[in-house]
Amino acid sequence: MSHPSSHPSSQPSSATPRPRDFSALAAYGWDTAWEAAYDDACARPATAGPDPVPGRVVRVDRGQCDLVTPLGTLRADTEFVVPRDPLRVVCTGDWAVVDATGNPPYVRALLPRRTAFVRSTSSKRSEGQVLAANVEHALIAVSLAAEVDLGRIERFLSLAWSSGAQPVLVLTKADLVPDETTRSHLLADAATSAPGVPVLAVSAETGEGVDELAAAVAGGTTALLGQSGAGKSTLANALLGRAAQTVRTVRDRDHKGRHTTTTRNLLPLPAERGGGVLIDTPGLRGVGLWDAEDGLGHTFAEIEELAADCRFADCAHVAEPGCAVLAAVESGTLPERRLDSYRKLLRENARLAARTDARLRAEQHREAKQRQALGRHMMERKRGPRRRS
Ligand SMILES: Nc1nc2c(ncn2[C@@H]2O[C@H](COP(=O)(O)OP(=O)(O)OP(=O)(O)O)[C@@H](O)[C@H]2O)c(=O)[nH]1
Ligand SMILES: [Zn+2]
Repeated sequence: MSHPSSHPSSQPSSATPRPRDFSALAAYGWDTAWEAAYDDACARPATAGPDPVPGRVVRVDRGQCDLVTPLGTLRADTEFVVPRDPLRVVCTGDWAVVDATGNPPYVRALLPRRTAFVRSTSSKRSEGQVLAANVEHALIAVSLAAEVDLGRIERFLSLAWSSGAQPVLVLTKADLVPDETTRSHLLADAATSAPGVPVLAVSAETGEGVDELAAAVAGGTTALLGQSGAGKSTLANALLGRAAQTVRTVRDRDHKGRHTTTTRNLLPLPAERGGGVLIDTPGLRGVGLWDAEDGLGHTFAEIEELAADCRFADCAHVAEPGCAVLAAVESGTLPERRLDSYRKLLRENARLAARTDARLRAEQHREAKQRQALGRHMMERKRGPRRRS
């Protein structure tokens, strides 16, 4: 009676500890801080259990996700961690504690996020949807093939800043602007609209600027943002050094490249260029309106700085006396376009917030009416039906 494997109680989980080797995760952004967070999570009673492994989410499906783990890629159930709060739903880029012994394996807990791209209908008061987590660099691709829309750049920048990631502005298809003077003007305009942001001109066609871009995003996790046709897939290929994202050019009416997205949304970058991870999810690509209010302060850093010198603390920089912002426009140090764009994005955000508020008020009103109706009903039951007279 000494066959150990035939008796469950003779096989405590601690007798077969999994060798602790997480080196396979280094290419996916694992570091000592994640390791500490992982150990913390494993020690918590709510998430404690036998044989956990850390993993990074490379793709999500309904109720399931694919993770890279020291044991290879696993498909795991996410039901266990799916809470009511949509902001806590598992998303690409998340680090997780995985129970690999389960059949199927399942995600036991998510490690606290460092950054998150959240799509919300408005401010934090309403529900949002997380599109990507733990992104260090937000690569904003803007095509030089068309007229550069600085307002759009500022919008993308605000979204990027509000996620907590550092934006990197990439002017793509630089080969289409061979004229040096034109190009340096475009670069200067973009730089004026992007304080605190590296601005690079890149051509995937000639390879110009690709090494600089690789250096700018090395080591961290990078997400790709930008309009359709901006050259994101092509940039991804250039960074990956292989055709991981298949770009197919098809003839269609507007001659736009059509992409077929690979199943994995999170890919390690070549180690010889400094490594890093690339996140390219369809949801992030087609950014709509998000709550970018937190990001506006960064995007228009020089305006917020000037505003500190306005006479009135609540100065709207419209016609107030002693307005430092208007004075800067007057003297030519602040382009008027910047102030207009700032106002426009502020208004847009305020409208979104108001719409959310209206919806919340309507919900509260409905709930109050339901409570009233219930109260009346209970009262009538106590008193008996009201007599008609
Ligand atoms: N001349 C030139 N063309 C480029 C360059 N990079 C991309 N293109 C072309 O631009 C078109 C769009 O590129 P994509 O990489 O598919 O753009 P995308 O941003 O991924 O587009 P979506 O998948 O729709 O979001 C394709 O026809 C590319 O061949 C470049 O550096 N130079
Ligand atoms: Zn002012």
